[in-house]
Amino acid sequence: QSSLPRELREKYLLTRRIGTGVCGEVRLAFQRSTCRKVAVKIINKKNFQSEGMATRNATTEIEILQRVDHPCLIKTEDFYQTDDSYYIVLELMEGGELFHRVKSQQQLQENVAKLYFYQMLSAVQYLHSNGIIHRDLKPENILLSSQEDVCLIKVTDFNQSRILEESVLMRTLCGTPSYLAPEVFTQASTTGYSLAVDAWSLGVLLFVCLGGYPPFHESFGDKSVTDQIILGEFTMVPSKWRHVSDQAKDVVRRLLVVDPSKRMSIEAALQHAWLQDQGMLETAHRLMYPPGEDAAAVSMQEAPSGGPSKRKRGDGDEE
Ligand SMILES: C/C(=N\NC(=N)NO)c1ccc(NC(=O)Nc2ccc(/C(C)=N/N/C(N)=N/O)cc2)cc1
Repeated sequence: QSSLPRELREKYLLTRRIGTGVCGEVRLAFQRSTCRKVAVKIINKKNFQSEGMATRNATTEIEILQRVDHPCLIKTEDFYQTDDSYYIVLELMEGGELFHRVKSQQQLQENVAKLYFYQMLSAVQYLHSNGIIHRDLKPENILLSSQEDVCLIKVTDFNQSRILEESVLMRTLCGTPSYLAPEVFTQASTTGYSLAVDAWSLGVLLFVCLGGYPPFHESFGDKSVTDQIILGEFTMVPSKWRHVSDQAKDVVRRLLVVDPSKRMSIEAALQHAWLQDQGMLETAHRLMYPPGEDAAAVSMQEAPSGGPSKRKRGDGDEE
C-alpha cells in the first residue's frame, strides 16, 4: 500500500487483485467514505517501450475514458499517477470479464450472445461516431455488470485506442491531385477503412461467444495464427456450431472478411436480420436506459396530492 499515491490511499482501500492484463492489474477497492466497491486498474509505465509512448497513450486513454458517455462504455471516477504507474478508478462490473463467463459456460446460448453482441455494436458505433477506434476489442476487455446471463456489458481498456484526427491524407486530397502518385490514392482506400478493424474484432468476439473457442489459434492446423488471419481461414466445428442459427453464422462470416472494403460495417451489422429481434432489443434498451433513474427523479418532486394514489378493489376497500 505504501507505493500508492497518498490521495488514492486516503480515498480508497485497495484489496485483492481481480483481473490481470498485459500492462497491469485490476484490484478490488472500497471507497472509504461510502464502503462502495470500485475497481482500480493499475498500469505500470515501464511496460511501455518509451516514456513518450506511455505518456501519450495513458493521457489519450484517460482523455477518451473521461470524454465518452455511453451505457456500454466503462465509466471512470478518478485518476492518479506516480512516477512508475497510472491508477484508474472505475465502476466495478460485478460480473467480471466476458472471457471468464464464456470459459465457465463453454459457449453462450445464442440469445445471450445476441444480447451482448448488440450492446458491443452499440458501444463501438458510438465510439466511431465520435472518431475513436478502439483497436483492442477482446473478451478480457468486455465486462459484465452482474452474474446473470441477462445483463449490461461495458467495453473497457482504451489503451490501444486512436482518435481519428484530420489526417495528412485528407489535407493532401484538398489540393490539386494532378501531381500526386497513384499510391497516395490506393493507400488512401486502406487508411479510409481503419474503423473496419473494430468490425473484424467484433467478428472474433461473436465467434468466441457462439462457438466457445477462438476462430484463429496456434493449435489449429499447420499455419501460424497470423497466416490463418491473413487468409481468413477459420472452422465452425459442427459439434459446437450445430445449434447456432444460420443468421448468426452469417453475421460472423460477413465480419471475418479479410478485405476491409468488403467487410460488413458496424452500421450494416446493426441492420442485420439476426439483430432485428424485438425481445432482445427491448431487453437491451431496458438494461442500457433503465427507467428507474427517471422515476427516482419524479419521486423527488412534491407529490401533487396526499402520497401514492389509492386504488379501489371490487369490495370497495382502499389498498
Ligand atoms: C467483479 C470482478 N471480480 N470479482 C471477483 N470476486 N474476483 O475475484 C471483476 C470485475 C472487473 C474485472 N475486470 C476489470 O474491471 N477489467 C478492466 C480492464 C481494463 C481496464 C482499463 C481501463 N484498462 N486500461 C488499460 N490501459 N489497460 O491496460 C479497466 C478494467 C475483473 C473482475
